[in-house]
Amino acid sequence: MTRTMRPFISFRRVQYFEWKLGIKVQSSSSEISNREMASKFDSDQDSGLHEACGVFGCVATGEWPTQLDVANIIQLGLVGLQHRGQESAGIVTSQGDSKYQFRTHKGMGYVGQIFQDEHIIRKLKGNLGIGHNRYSTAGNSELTNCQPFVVETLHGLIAVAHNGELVNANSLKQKVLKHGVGLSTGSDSELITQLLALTPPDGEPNGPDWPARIQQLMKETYTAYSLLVMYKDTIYALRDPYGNRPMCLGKVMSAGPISSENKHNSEDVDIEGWAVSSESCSFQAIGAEYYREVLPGEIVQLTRHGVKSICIVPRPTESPSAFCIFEYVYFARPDSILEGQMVYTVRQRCGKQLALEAPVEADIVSTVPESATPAALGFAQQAGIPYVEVLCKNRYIGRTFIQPTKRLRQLGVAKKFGALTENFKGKRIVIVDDSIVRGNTMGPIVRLLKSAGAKEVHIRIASPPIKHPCYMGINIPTKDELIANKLSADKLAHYLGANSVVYLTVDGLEKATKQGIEKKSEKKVGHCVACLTGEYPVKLD
Ligand SMILES: O=P(O)(O)OC[C@H]1O[C@H](OP(=O)(O)OP(=O)(O)O)[C@H](O)[C@@H]1O
Ligand SMILES: NC(=O)CC[C@H](N)C(=O)O
Ligand code: SF4
Ligand SMILES: [Mg+2]
Repeated sequence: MTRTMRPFISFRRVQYFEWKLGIKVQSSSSEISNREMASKFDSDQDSGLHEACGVFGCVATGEWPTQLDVANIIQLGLVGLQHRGQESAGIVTSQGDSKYQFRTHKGMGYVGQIFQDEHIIRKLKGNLGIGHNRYSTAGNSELTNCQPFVVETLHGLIAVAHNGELVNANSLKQKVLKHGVGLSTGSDSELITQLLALTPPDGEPNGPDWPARIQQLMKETYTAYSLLVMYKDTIYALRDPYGNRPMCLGKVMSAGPISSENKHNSEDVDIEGWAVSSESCSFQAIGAEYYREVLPGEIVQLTRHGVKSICIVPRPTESPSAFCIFEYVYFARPDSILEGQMVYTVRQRCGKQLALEAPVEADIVSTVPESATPAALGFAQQAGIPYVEVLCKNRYIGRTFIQPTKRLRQLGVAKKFGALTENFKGKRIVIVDDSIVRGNTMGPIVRLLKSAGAKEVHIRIASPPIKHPCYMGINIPTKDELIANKLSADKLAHYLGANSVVYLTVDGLEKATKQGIEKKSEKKVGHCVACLTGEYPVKLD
């Protein structure tokens, strides 16, 4: 995916915005201004939605010190999750011995850049650890807000890695401040860390009860978070009761020869460690096998003895779970398994459903590379129209901070794409994209295809119009910047110079998503579709 090619942008984006307006923004106003500034800048030249952070943890099993290269595994795991956040990354490891010291390295940029020196990984040597890739939603994109957060509690250090955004951050912030705890960043992840560090009102006569503290946190804030908490020799992995953000477990397998005899004796015999990740795609890169998903509201404990489910914290009412449907549409890597099904397959089904809902007479079906390709293939299969590539994507294009010249702006050139002219000249094209956000991508593409000889261009979007902001950890532009709030599908077709535009319906998307879910008959399995319908899974702060 070319999303992995994005440069880390937000901090520079803020600087750019300051420069553009000739102002200096105080970093103390960061929590609110970060999102606003980001969207202001984004509206100029950005496209798509922004990802949601990635967390990754690993514990070596058996006797410690381990031979397993835990720090390396976490680094590779984070590389596998790079598409979820490219602003900064960090790893915290521990030997898990009686000293319980943490080793930390964090930095701005891509995982590969931050951990490129071998001595950094050597310094991080440990038996367990957690890591994080960040795309900021609360708090500036700067080193102080990089995760994992580490704080000293009454009982020693804890490290926390967070994917999501707390819907009731303001009231939680008041609670922490009332306890006399000072916050040093605008990050809601620091807030979580400080809430966990608070000693419960009734005290803890037998030492810290971390599962109880986590359960308390989950009752105070229902969404949105998938969290890793490391304390001493243990990692706690949990998803919020609505299961808004993903998380799954993997077995780190032995690299040595696997004797079939051993395999029969015990299924755990070849396991060298346990891993936990935002997405299963990162398991393949570290020699781990997908084990299972962490359930909504579940707290899982990972130690050298294995994984153990501690409890499942229920949702407040009988409300269904609210896993982010856009993980299927765009965020997750297509080879990841979510709710028991491969993301690629769901995208294909969305394309098929779209072909049923919005058929059109055409000669070829094609994709806007890369995320839309499975949906385009699905559309082509269902419609019985050949799938042909019409665009070549420049995989090295990043966002430029230099405005194009007036001439180039007026031409509206499709900077990211080149036309595979011989594949489509004189033909009627159905061009499938997974989503339209600001509409910046599609306009230049239609112009490019038409000017290169396409007879007709019909746009089909494998998700419904995005009309509302997200408060659960995704940077969606303001309502004004979402093209679906400005133009109906027909007007959009006219504006883009296309022959037609049709979006997938919300029902169609939900149908395509639910079809492959294990236990799909269970009423409680639901999805967040708030950015499409405006109906949020919980009351917002
Ligand atoms: O309407 P817009 O605001 O222009 O955004 C929509 C586009 O952004 C995303 O693609 P992206 O450029 O992130 O690349 P990818 O498809 O290769 O992941 C998405 O897949 C759409 O193509
Ligand atoms: N995208 C995310 O999940 C961000 C996590 C957290 N809210 C932060 O800004 O650091
Ligand atoms: S509002 Fe949209 S992007 Fe945000 S969690 Fe819900 S489905 Fe996902
Ligand atoms: Mg795209």
